[in-house]
This record gives sequence, structure tokens and C-alpha cells, in this order.
Amino acid sequence: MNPIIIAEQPSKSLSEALSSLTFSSLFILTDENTQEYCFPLIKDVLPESYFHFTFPAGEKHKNLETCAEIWTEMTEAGLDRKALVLNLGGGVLGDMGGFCASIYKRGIRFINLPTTLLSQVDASVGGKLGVDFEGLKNHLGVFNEPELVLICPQFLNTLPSNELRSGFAEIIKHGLIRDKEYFENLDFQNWKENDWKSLISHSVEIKKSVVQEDPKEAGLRKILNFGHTIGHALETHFLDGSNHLLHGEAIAAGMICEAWLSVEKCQMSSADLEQITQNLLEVYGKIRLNKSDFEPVLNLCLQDKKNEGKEILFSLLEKIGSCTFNVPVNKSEIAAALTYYQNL
Ligand SMILES: NC(=O)c1ccc[n+]([C@@H]2O[C@H](COP(=O)([O-])OP(=O)(O)OC[C@H]3O[C@@H](n4cnc5c(N)ncnc54)[C@H](O)[C@@H]3O)[C@@H](O)[C@H]2O)c1
Ligand SMILES: O=C(O)C(=O)C[C@@H](O)[C@H](O)[C@H](O)COP(=O)(O)O
Ligand SMILES: [Zn+2]
Repeated sequence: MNPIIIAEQPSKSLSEALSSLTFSSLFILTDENTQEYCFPLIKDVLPESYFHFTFPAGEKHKNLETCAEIWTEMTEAGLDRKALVLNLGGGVLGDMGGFCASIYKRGIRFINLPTTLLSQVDASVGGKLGVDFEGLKNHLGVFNEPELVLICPQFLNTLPSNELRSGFAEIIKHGLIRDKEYFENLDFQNWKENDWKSLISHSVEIKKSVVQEDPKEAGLRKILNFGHTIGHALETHFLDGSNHLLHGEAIAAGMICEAWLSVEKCQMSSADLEQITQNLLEVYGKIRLNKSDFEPVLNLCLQDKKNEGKEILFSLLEKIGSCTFNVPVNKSEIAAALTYYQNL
């Protein structure tokens, strides 16, 4: 895996990184918010000339239409294969910018400067890149490693608190799948009081250790997807409505449902289920689910990338801190998990 650096200040570390790499031109990608809040923190150390493209923020824009705009900009800027892309943003921007770089002229290099908690603890690491397609999460994509990931917690100073909370869900996931003590030491009651810097470095270690063992998700890496079969289905189902969910909010609900399935299918204890449910509800509350939401959500689960043939395969917990994968679950069991959530 290429270097992942956690640094106090973005400017000094970026300046060092840029001088250690050779490139013909630099293409900086921002969304409308990272352009406003994050770009000013790095602009002083940029080379005299560079290209810069900004697109509208949010999951709704993580699609091929935005990619086409990025590729057009890259082409008009005359980027050759020695060009370098700098992804300055959250998970949407990192997934899409890395994907665009990986496809352009069959692949140019990119570095990630993640600016949200979610992208610092999860999305910027591990080379899963892609965009949504036909209403399906990350349906088109590739695995490809960034040259470098530079994580600067200072960017979080301007991050809205709902986005911070969204990133916290992936931290909770890391504890649930790999490290009971980590999970138990998280502050759920006063979640804003968590020591983000130390959580970022521990979460990155957990994610790195899994990805290094199974970079292309042949098996073990599926544990990083705990909460995501149902979570992605919920995220997609609510994407266009007024009650749309952030990625971490959807994954938090997905983790409750999948913790319930873990009791049914993997003999996780009901004490663990209670603890997980209580902790997650404390931070995220409950999303409103109607019976009419069930069928579309179940159908979306059929499209999950972990599935094989007609089998829906889940990553589920054996206990807090330990996760297994490739567990077949049928539609009525998923409906029962949604009902558990609905009745809380
Ligand atoms: N590739 C992976 O392994 C992986 C892992 C987890 C999630 N993801 C993907 O990541 C995406 C979610 O990422 P996200 O939560 O970072 O969302 P995001 O990229 O949409 O960023 C969230 C919001 O915060 C704004 N923002 C970003 N940095 C800011 C800052 N420092 N100050 C103020 N505003 C800022 C953005 O403009 C956006 O409005 C989803 O599409 C999800 O599928 C990918
Ligand atoms: O890195 C991984 O592997 C993950 O599954 C991390 C997830 O948090 C992330 O949301 C990822 O993008 C989901 O991937 P997908 O294969 O389910 O689209
Ligand atoms: Zn995720």
C-alpha cells in the first residue's frame, strides 16, 4: 500500500509531497464547499501553474455526468499521462476523482487530501473508487491505489456537525468488526467530545490491515462492508427525497438491522445487540421507515456487490469486535431485520 501520512497542517506536508513527486501538470479537484473552506489552506504551496475544477457538492453528483465534465476539463487542459490529480474533498470527491484519474488515458496518478472525517477514517484509504449508476451505490468503479494519502485533521474545523457524525459511523463500524475495546471506549453520549485525531489514526490502522490482506475484496475485505447491504439500500432509497440520508446515517441504521441479523444467523448474543442498538440510537436517533419502503429496500439489497448469483451475502458479527462474511440471508429475514428497526 502507498504511504498514508497523518499531518498537523496541510500546507507543509503537501508542499513536501509535491516536491517528492514528478509530474507534468497538476489538476486539482474540489467541490463547492472544499473550494471555499479547504482550498485556501493549501493554495500557498501550489506550483505557479495548475488546473482547477470545481463541481457541486453531494452524493447526487457522484455520477457519470459529473465524470464526463471532469474528463472534458482534463482533456481541454491537455493533461498527459504524467499529470497528477489532487483530490481535495470528502468521500464523494475522492471516489469520483480517483475513478476519473484511473480511467483517463487508461490511468494517471492521483493523491488524496481527505477533508471530511468519513474520508479521513475510511474513504481515502484502500483504493475503492467509483460512482453511482442507475440509482445503485458505487455500481461502476475500479480498485486503484492513490500515490499518497495525506490526512490533515485541521480540515475538520469547518466541517458541519452532521457530516462529522456521519464519519463517526465508520469509526463505530471499525470497532464492531475488529476491535471490541476500541468500540467500548468510544464516547456515544457526548459523541462530539471524542478525540478525533487518535480515532483517525486507529481507524486508518484497522482499515489498512484489512485492505493489505485482501485489497480487491476476494474475501476478508467484505467485513469493511458490515452495515452496508441494508445501509446502502436505505441511502439509495432515500437519496432523492427531502429526507435523504448521509452515508454514515444510512450505515448506522444498516448496522442496527445487520446486528439483529447477526443474532439470528451468527449467534451473536442479545446483550451485544442491545448494546449496539442503544449506542447507535443514542448518536443517530431513528430514521422513519414505512412498510411501503420495505419492498424497494429489499430489491436494492439484491444488487449488493458482495452477492453471488441470486444469493444475498451479508457480512455479520459473531460478537462485538469480530465479523464474518458470505452469510446468505433471504428477503424475509431482511424484512424481519427492518421490522426490528421499525419497532424500536
Ligand atoms: N471508497 C471507500 O472506501 C469509501 C468508504 C466510505 C464511504 N465512501 C463514500 O464516501 C461518500 C461519503 O463521503 P463524505 O461523507 O466525505 O461525503 P462528501 O464528500 O459529500 O462530503 C460531505 C460534505 O461536506 C463538505 N465538506 C467536505 N470537507 C469539508 C470541510 N473540511 N469543511 C466544510 N465542508 C466540507 C462537502 O462539500 C459535502 O457537502 C459516499 O459516497 C460513500 O459511498 C467510500
Ligand atoms: O473499503 C471498503 O471495502 C468498504 O466497504 C468501506 C465502506 O465504508 C465504503 O462505504 C465502500 O465504498 C463500500 O463499498 P461497496 O463495495 O459496497 O460499494
Ligand atoms: Zn461506508
